Amino acid sequence: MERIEHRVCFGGWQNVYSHRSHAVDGAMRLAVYLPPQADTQKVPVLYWLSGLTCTEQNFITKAGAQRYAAEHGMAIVACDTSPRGGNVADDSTYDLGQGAGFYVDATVAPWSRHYRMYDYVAHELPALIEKNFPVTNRRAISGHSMGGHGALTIALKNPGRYCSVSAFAPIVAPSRVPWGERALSAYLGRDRELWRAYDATELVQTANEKIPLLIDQGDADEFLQTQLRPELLVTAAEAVGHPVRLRMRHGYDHSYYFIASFIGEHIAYHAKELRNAR
Ligand SMILES: N[C@@H](CCC(=O)N[C@@H](CSC=O)C(=O)NCC(=O)O)C(=O)O
Repeated sequence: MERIEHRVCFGGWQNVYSHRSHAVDGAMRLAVYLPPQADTQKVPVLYWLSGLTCTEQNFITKAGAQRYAAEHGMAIVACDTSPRGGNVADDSTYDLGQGAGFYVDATVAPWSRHYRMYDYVAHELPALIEKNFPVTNRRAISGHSMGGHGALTIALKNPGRYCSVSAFAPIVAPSRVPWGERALSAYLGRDRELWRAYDATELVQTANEKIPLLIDQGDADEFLQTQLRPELLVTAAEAVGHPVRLRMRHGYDHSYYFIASFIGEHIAYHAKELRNAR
């Protein structure tokens, strides 16, 4: 891993690395915040997944999460949203290709060559982080929009791997909204049966671990009715007795101003769950 940024932040370190990923078969950038407590002990980790158009920079420069991570003694890992580079397939629109990996393992060419963000986040990243940093194997996962979809699906697909999961304005039913339909048909093909493996509203119906789902959603979010539709997940979860908490936040839109307003509450939630995990 090559360190390309190194800054003191709330008594800890905000670092950015470039590393070669086996999963995506190319270079990836990765932001790692280490709180001051990591100087003397191992700390748990929150994995953050960003949304469409983001890099590893959006969350670390806009959310203000480091202050709370330092308070609670938690590392935060924020990765990029897709493989990148001149040899990596792309599309001219913002919701497909580079910056829009959707946290799936693509099976259809040309995407299948590098777009393996599910494998990267669920497997490669925790192994890499736990080998190279002073962290425990207690993990939490969260994300925004496309990244909220990633956090929910990766937690639901990997029982026991995460102590807690939360999401800001997540895409909860990608099989039923335009952003998701476009990405899943490109990356996985037109057989909708195959999409179920990456759809939180489908996965929750058969999840054998009832990990509680915490969701914050702004009611002035411009994508609420068309792309996000959190009520679909709430209905599906309640039907099978899966714990879900949807908090509607009056007046908030889809931006990082919304995330910055509530990230402290999410980090406190994860810190408590990580502490209580056996
Ligand atoms: N219309 C925008 C769409 C991009 C956008 O809003 N991206 C969001 C995530 S949306 C779902 O995944 C985001 O986080 N943007 C980065 C930021 O710093 O705000 C466009 O055309 O770009």
